[in-house]
Amino acid sequence: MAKIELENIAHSYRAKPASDDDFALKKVQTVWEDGGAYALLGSSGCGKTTMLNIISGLLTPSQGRVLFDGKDVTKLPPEKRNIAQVFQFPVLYDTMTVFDNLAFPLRNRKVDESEVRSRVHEIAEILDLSPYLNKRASGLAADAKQKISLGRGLVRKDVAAILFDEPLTVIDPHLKWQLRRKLKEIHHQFGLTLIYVTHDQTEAMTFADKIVIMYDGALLQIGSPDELFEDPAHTFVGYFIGSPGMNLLPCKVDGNQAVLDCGSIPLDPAVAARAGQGEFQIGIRPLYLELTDEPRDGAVAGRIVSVEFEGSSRIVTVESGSSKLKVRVPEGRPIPADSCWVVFPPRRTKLFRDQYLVK
Ligand SMILES: Nc1ncnc2c1ncn2[C@@H]1O[C@H](COP(=O)(O)OP(=O)(O)OP(=O)(O)O)[C@@H](O)[C@H]1O
Repeated sequence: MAKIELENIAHSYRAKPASDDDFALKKVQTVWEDGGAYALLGSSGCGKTTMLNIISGLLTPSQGRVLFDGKDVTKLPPEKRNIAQVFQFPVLYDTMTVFDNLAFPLRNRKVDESEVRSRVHEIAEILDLSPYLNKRASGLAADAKQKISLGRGLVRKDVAAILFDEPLTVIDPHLKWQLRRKLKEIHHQFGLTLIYVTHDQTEAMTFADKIVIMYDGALLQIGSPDELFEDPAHTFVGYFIGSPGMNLLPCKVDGNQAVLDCGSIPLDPAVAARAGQGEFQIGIRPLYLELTDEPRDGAVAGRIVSVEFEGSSRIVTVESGSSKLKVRVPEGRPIPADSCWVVFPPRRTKLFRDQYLVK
């Protein structure tokens, strides 16, 4: 297993990049701890696959160094890096049996045949592939094929990390959770460094200890699901994580108050003191807003425009000034009929300056 460091990595697919916009990946500096389970999350085109391919060696970065346990591997090809990669579509030898597919990476490295046999049986058992070992890979369903791809990575004892690029895309929804659970089990059992690319936040949250949020070629934040929910470092993280995402409203800061176009609300004084200069927004999770039918100090007036049921709570949309606020109201709490007041608890109200959280 390995600790993986990206040292000032940047990548452009253009031969002569002229500006920052020409870079698919912009100055990334990060460490992936040995044995960590990471999800790389971000919308389409933000650079996730580029980053993964730089780690695996499929791509040489335009700038910077890749270090595995302190050793510079930037120029090494994938086969010299002891990395296993599982792609969106299973990469298998269709005409070979499942056994031979699993054995391939070991035989390729001239591992003794008795060791090959014992290792293949061990991995097949873990992945529930034992009944299929003598079958041809071509006849199997997509989830079994994807397990074989994974198994080909796991059979090698020297594998440093396993990289997954949206591996569940071709899997039926009802089988996805089984495979995800299997991945978690394997992570615990083997203590492998796992990096998993997805644009699905539920998948990221159930799989990873740490989620890495990418946006427009930059790495915005690394944190546990809880940290990303409670303290998003950037408005994109606030909006992208959570369903519905964080409410974000432009404001000015005046003393300890955020001045919105629908009224003023109190800020945490310690945060207000660090506001500085720039364009401000406040952000608050739908879960933390409160609705009342009576005016209150520090609350803003609004009008309820819709109520949607979501599990045991309701998502209420409130129009206030030029903004539409989403409020999550737990079961049993009353919802005002039409006009209402929206309360912003200061402890839960985040202030962003030029899109970044004021801490
Ligand atoms: N081989 C390539 N040549 C030129 N540009 C590329 C190439 N591969 C990716 N790009 C561009 O680099 C940027 C990042 O792409 P990348 O595939 O890394 O993003 P992604 O986050 O993995 O996207 P997706 O979720 O859609 O797979 C995009 O603008 C993409 O168009």
